[in-house]
Amino acid sequence: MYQYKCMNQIAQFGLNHFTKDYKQTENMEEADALLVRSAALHEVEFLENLKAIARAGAGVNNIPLTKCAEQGIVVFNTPGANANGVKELVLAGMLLAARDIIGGVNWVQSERMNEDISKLAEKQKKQFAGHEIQGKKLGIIGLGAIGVQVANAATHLGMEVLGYDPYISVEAAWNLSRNIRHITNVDDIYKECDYITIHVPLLDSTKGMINAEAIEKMKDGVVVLNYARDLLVDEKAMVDALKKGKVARYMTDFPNPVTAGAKGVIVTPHLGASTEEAEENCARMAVKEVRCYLEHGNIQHSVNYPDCDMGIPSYPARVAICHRNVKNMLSQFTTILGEANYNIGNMTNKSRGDYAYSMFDLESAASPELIQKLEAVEGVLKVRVIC
Ligand SMILES: NC(=O)c1ccc[n+]([C@@H]2O[C@H](COP(=O)([O-])OP(=O)(O)OC[C@H]3O[C@@H](n4cnc5c(N)ncnc54)[C@H](O)[C@@H]3O)[C@@H](O)[C@H]2O)c1
Ligand SMILES: O=C(O)CC[C@@H](O)C(=O)O
Repeated sequence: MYQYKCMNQIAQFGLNHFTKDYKQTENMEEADALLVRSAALHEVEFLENLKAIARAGAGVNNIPLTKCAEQGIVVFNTPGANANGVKELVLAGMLLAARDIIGGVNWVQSERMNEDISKLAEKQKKQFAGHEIQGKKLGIIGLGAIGVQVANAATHLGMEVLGYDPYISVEAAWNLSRNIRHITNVDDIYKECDYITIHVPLLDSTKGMINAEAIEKMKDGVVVLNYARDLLVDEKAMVDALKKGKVARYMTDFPNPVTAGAKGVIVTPHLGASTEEAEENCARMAVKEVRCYLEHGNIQHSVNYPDCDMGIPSYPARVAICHRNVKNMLSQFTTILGEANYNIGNMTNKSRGDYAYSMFDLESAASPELIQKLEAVEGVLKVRVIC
């Protein structure tokens, strides 16, 4: 029996993909896996039994990835599973910025008791008028799962789209419409675009990337959209730029004391992934990843360990080892196995940055003594007997 703990509400549709061999627990000590959305896990103490954390979503800045790797806890996310939900909100954001739709709706609400509201509306509506997005230039920073979908959809709305992503994946490049102009210097986006939207992960290298200097390079009256993470933007500089009229609107999905109520800012309460479809997609993918790892030792869509797949176990035993990516680990493991008289039927070793993962299919059951010897190797972080 495996046990999992939900650190946020996770769509039941996804949880239904756990079999009867799984039980939900509230007790951290019992949990083999955690399922999480945006809950911050940086201060959470992870206990010995914990093997996996699945983020039902894309951003993993709420999870201490290195601390998890050091404890042999594999962290997963669900790439692309909520991208369409975010894309639709970004499109809504551009349309809400193009005309003062929210101002107009609020005006109607405030005049709702006025008998002459229809006549008055015809006089007043000019204050809420705006422009069309067709024919405008949209700059997209980050062409991953979301950026690509926004780019392709915007071309269908008649926008001219410029895309910047120095690390674009082959898959994303394949999915990108040929109508997108490929930009290699982000300054060209700042200089040319009427709308700029950012879709990069929050990392040390991206934190504050939209700062006063970047804003200064932008066109007067630009609309900036941030449905990625608030810390990507220096929001004090953004509010200053709104006050000066340099930026026409800042559309963001992240309310905080700087953005909430600031003039020219339209804030949604982190709604990007809050659609039934996105929540279900993310939950289902997260459950699948956890099951695959707990039941077979296979890793798919990890963000702190390498992906690794040896299929469904077909030997009497499978042993999986999370370890540091340092010299000589594999030879130490095979020596221990050989000296203990184990024949290896199949094996794999993959690395990612400072961490690595090895799996061995053995022709006889793994004894507790064998596991102790493997655990004692310097650099080993966790050893699991899968079967
Ligand atoms: N508002 C929401 O509810 C919501 C929902 C999903 C994702 N997000 C946020 O959006 C981010 C992007 O999501 P995604 O699914 O598209 O992720 P993704 O990993 O598919 O794409 C991110 C892209 O950013 C690119 N990138 C990284 N650094 C860059 C840089 N300095 N300049 C330009 N490009 C850079 C990467 O190469 C990658 O292609 C997530 O990390 C998350 O923070 C928010
Ligand atoms: O779970 C959510 O509601 C938000 C998810 C989103 O921020 C993400 O990074 O995928």
